[in-house]
Amino acid sequence: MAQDIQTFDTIIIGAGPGGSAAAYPLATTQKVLVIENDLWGGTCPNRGCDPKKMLYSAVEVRDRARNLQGSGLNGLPAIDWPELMAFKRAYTDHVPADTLSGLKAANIATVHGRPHFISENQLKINETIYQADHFILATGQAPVVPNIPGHEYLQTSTDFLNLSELPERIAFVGGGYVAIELANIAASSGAEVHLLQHNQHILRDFPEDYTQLLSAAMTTNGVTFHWDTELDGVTETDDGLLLTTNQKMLEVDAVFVAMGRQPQLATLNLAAAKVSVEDKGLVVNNHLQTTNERIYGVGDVLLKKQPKLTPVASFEGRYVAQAILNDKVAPITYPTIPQVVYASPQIAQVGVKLDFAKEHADQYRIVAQDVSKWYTFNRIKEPTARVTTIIDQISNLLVGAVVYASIAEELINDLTALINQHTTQEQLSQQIMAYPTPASDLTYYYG
Ligand SMILES: Cc1cc2nc3c(=O)[nH]c(=O)nc-3n(C[C@H](O)[C@H](O)[C@H](O)COP(=O)(O)OP(=O)(O)OC[C@H]3O[C@@H](n4cnc5c(N)ncnc54)[C@H](O)[C@@H]3O)c2cc1C
Ligand SMILES: NC(=O)c1ccc[n+]([C@@H]2O[C@H](COP(=O)([O-])OP(=O)(O)OC[C@H]3O[C@@H](n4cnc5c(N)ncnc54)[C@H](O)[C@@H]3O)[C@@H](O)[C@H]2O)c1
Repeated sequence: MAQDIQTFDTIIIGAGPGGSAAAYPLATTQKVLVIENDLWGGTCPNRGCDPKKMLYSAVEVRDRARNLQGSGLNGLPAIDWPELMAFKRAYTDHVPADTLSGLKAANIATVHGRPHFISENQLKINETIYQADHFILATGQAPVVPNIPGHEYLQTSTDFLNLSELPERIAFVGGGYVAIELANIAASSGAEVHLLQHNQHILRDFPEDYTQLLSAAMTTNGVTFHWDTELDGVTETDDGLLLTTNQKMLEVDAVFVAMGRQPQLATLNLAAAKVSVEDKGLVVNNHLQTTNERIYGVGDVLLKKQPKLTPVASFEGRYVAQAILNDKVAPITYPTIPQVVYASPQIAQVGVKLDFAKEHADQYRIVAQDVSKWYTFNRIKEPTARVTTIIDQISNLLVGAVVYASIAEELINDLTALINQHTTQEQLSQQIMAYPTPASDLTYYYG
């Protein structure tokens, strides 16, 4: 029987934000195939950013109401978990089918399956061989699950975002974005929440002054932090799950690990395609080419210093599409990338890091402001709001910021635009912003 061989210009593996962002511009002139082995749309819309923020919608409204108790509001709304989950599912249930029909409508071929390379320009799924001039690896990451006794009881963020009922007692292991955001949602929704962190720092990318403010606020909101605590094992009891740690024992009803994520590359047989891989991800050059120059990588699967976020994956996907269509494209340069932790309140940062600015005081002016009493924050009775901006000493331009406030997500985007557009305080003062809004405060962040 003749071998089934299908030929494309570009084959993309992974239909998340990175792979999809590359597929659409390529398909305007090329024959493109996207291969996905799980849910079309990838992590962000199915089991990441979007479902997380659907659940957070109720949390932020409740936070606002809590802050206004005694200032015109009486009584705190209670979160109804099954209803909130139904609201989330009404969004996520459509994502795979909508993603697939979007790809098909753009004339992009699609295959559901798990490919492995058999040569530098061919891969195989079942009995079919797919070959192309270029490939894009956009396979993202999956949660790390430690191989400890009782690992079968460990759940991940994907399970949490699908819980039909909220367990009464929950433990999260880890102190990164995922553990903090999900612990905050669970506590606001009425669960008894424990967070086990193996050292004494949460959110290691963010300045410690700010993360300590957040852990104090979360403690007030009912989260118990267990510092310097390592999970050694889990056993089932009559009442729940018993967690054995290097500190004390703890009984809960569910335990979710959020100890970081690892690249999904193991099944691709990349050696056959002469692509080098490290444990922490795919090695690429400044054109996002792997060690096989016709095979590119984008998104979370990369070994890179940029944060692993949806808009970064999409930016890289669009860049690689241009690189494939025009081999003279310049090396990738990233704009300033904002990071937001959606907790109660939010922490956000962008640009030059605060610790770096402190170490280079001759280069940067640091404007640290407690803005709790400013009109914008007082109006919503924000208990603590802080904004630190970092100004270049010579140009007087804004180059970095950290925000601790319930509206940090909006403010950080405004500050990011000022940084990227090199806007001076004088230029900003020539603009008229709607008042009173967070944007009408912007000139005051130049100090
Ligand atoms: C709980 C959670 C919350 C998050 N919240 C935010 C947020 O608020 N904001 C933000 O910017 N980012 C957030 N992120 C990160 C964001 O989801 C990722 O940065 C983004 O999805 C990366 O896109 P990607 O295309 O690189 O990878 P992914 O979205 O992971 O897509 C990769 C795709 O490849 C597929 N795949 C993997 N291996 C194979 C294979 N061998 N064959 C075929 N297909 C394969 C996968 O099934 C998946 O569909 C969050 C992540 C998590 C887990
Ligand atoms: N709001 C957002 O933008 C958002 C939200 C969620 C996730 N994300 C993305 O997803 C990525 C993954 O998030 P994450 O929270 O899983 O990872 P993370 O890298 O942010 O945090 C991992 C945490 O686990 C801890 N840890 C590591 N090894 C451990 C061990 N052996 N025992 C106990 N704890 C250990 C670390 O100290 C850290 O606190 C993030 O880095 C980010 O790129 C972004």
